[in-house]
Amino acid sequence: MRLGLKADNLLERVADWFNLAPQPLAHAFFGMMASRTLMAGERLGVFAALAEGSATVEELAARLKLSPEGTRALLEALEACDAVERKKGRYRMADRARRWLDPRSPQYVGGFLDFNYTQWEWWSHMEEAVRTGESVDIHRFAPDDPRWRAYIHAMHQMARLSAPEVASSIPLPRGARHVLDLGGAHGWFAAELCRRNRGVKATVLDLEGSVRVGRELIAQAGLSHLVTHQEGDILTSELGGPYDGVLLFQVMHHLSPAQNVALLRRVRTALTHKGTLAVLEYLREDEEKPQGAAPLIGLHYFLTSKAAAYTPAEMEGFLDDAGFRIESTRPMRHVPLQTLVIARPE
Ligand SMILES: C[S@@+](CC[C@H](N)C(=O)[O-])C[C@H]1O[C@@H](n2cnc3c(N)ncnc32)[C@H](O)[C@@H]1O
Repeated sequence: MRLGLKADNLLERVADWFNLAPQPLAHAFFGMMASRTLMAGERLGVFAALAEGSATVEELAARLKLSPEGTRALLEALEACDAVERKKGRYRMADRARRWLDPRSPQYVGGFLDFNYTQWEWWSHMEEAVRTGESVDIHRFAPDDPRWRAYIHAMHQMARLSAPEVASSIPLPRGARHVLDLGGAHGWFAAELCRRNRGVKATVLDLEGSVRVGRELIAQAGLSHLVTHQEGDILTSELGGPYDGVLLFQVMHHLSPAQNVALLRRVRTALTHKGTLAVLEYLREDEEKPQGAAPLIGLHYFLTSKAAAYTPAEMEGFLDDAGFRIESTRPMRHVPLQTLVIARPE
């Protein structure tokens, strides 16, 4: 997937062709404005209000206790971002945006937009991180830091989108009973796997700040009989076992290559000999030919964990060093750039 400006007409296409428009400025300026406009739409309650019905600028401003001038400017900007539409002076949520921005939708991702305020602050440390090589280290926050809640709710909303596709692509061995979800946070993937495989229960092992929120989400969904949360550092805690399956979803990009191999070796000894290891990761393209937006995600991982988005070859190397054989590698449709790797002990 690529970032960029979309030309509206022939003149703009020609300008783009001949490199007449300053693309770096467009990325920096419009990228920032689109991001913050959508965040404001979420945080100020515009999406939640419009999900219930259309409104004029004045009605919406009065309802949300906002200034009419600011509300008008924000709504026009949200229209430019394809989030809202205007008809005869009334604003409504755009049809295509409704499934993502209506809080009642099962695909609602407004929590992720809100989490962007936290990520915005992290990104303000980018230059310092690149200069010093030190990351923000988001997993070292105290367990009661409110950023954990924003983070894990956002991950949960993303997981809801892809969990059915991911869980249906994981082949557990016959008679499987117990799965370990390392860094499983909200436990949503593990819960979906248990729901699809009768008799299977899961343990999520994660840091305390994450577990506090994850345990709450699983209890609210009435799934505590399937998924149990346990506090611990996956790099140092006893993993227990033997397990029929281990999930390692969006965790390897927070770890260095050496940490990944060491963890995978311990996972191998915690799995039964026919056990399934499932890894879900943003895998970037070959390092020599970086394409699309994946390197931006790599930079995000460097900023937040001093780690990286790994290539398929690097992933294969980690698994091979730890004694795993890759059985399948499959891109997931519901979240761009995510790949599910299924591996078994050699
Ligand atoms: C990006 S989230 C992924 C959550 C979930 N697996 C998913 O795919 O939606 C990374 C998770 O790994 C956890 N994590 C990172 N480092 C960890 C460590 N050393 N020990 C335990 N959990 C860790 C974080 O707390 C967080 O819950």
